[in-house]
Amino acid sequence: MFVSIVGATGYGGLELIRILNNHPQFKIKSLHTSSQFGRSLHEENAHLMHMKDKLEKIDPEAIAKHSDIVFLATPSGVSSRLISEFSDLDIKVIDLSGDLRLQTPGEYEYWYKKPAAPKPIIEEAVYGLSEWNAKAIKKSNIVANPGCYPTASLLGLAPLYTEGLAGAASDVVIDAKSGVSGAGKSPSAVTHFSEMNENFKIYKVNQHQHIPEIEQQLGRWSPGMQPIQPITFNTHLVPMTRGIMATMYIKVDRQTSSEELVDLYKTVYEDHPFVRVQPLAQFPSTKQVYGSNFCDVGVAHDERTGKVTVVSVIDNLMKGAAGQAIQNANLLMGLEETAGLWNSPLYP
Ligand SMILES: NC(=O)C1=CN([C@@H]2O[C@H](COP(=O)(O)OP(=O)(O)OC[C@H]3O[C@@H](n4cnc5c(N)ncnc54)[C@H](OP(=O)(O)O)[C@@H]3O)[C@@H](O)[C@H]2O)C=CC1
Ligand SMILES: CC(=O)N[C@@H](CCC(=O)OP(=O)(O)O)C(=O)O
Repeated sequence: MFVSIVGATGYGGLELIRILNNHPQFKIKSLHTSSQFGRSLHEENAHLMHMKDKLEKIDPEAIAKHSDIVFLATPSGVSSRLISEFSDLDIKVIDLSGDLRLQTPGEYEYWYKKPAAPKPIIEEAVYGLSEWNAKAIKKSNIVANPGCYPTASLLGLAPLYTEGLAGAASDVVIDAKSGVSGAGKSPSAVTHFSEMNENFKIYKVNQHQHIPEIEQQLGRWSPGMQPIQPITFNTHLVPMTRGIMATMYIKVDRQTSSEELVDLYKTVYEDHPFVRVQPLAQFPSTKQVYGSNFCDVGVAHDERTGKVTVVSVIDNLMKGAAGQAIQNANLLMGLEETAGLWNSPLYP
């Protein structure tokens, strides 16, 4: 099966290439750029010196003729324009940006400050949280790959909602931290070395574009699919390259215990190999998932406050972007969900 990547020169695109180079079924057919066509991929990417591929222009018709799947690893605002050109063609699309995730165009325009994609395409796109939406993903033509922070947060919170411990009225606080590769390849005043090194920054306070994405999915899990009470969600930059940790606090609707919660999480995720639930009183760190598609989750109940603490970690470029995109591609094409992704994390 053949695949193409638009935005192949960015961090998400390069991570797709890394996975695809070891995938048993998918072969890279073409790599596309908006600014570097004709150049070789390795010219600016010495780690791919062994690859001979040339970067090509973005020509949706040509891509659809030779590939089964196209990954759009492009910034938000780009996919919303490109998607119309691909949607009438015979090719499956997996979009890594936020452009197709929010079901209400007005909400996208409010949070992303850009024009939304056409409504029929947004309605057709399936939210690609692989563990929770596999049935719909398998039948879809367009997958909206979840954001990095929503992936960590939602996989951590899901069992509380689906098992009835939390619902539309629950008060949720998510304190999230990310490595700098989450901001993409372009250098900026916020992310360059002397700003980031030995520093810890909060950013987009109460304004992060992932707030509506998390609320939308929690609403789908709450009884009667009611809109949920607004969440508190804040993000921090940490001086490391990869990794996200979401630490979440939620008051649950009934008496429980840490033992019960760990058992419940283990049961919910027992058939989902990429979600690993920590034993009682153990909590994950980002390094234990580095370079892998795992999401590791620890959970505890605080008897004093009645609140549950959930800690969820992922590699933002893997489970938070390219890894989950390949997991969704596997589902789309009827392959083993883990194909090409069953590598252990890089350690130490
Ligand atoms: N980094 C992360 O951890 C995560 C990223 N995402 C999302 O994935 C997408 C890609 O992110 P990331 O790889 O980090 O970003 P980068 O900035 O590293 O790369 C984006 C790529 O898009 C291409 N591009 C830029 N403008 C255009 C355009 N007008 N038309 C076509 N292509 C264009 C660029 O390549 P060129 O100039 O060669 O065309 C660039 O290499 C984004 O939407 C991001 O929000 C989602 C989850 C996690
Ligand atoms: C560290 C960092 O800057 N991270 C980015 C996440 C980018 C991303 O994943 O954006 P979309 O999901 O909206 O495509 C941010 O917080 O905006």
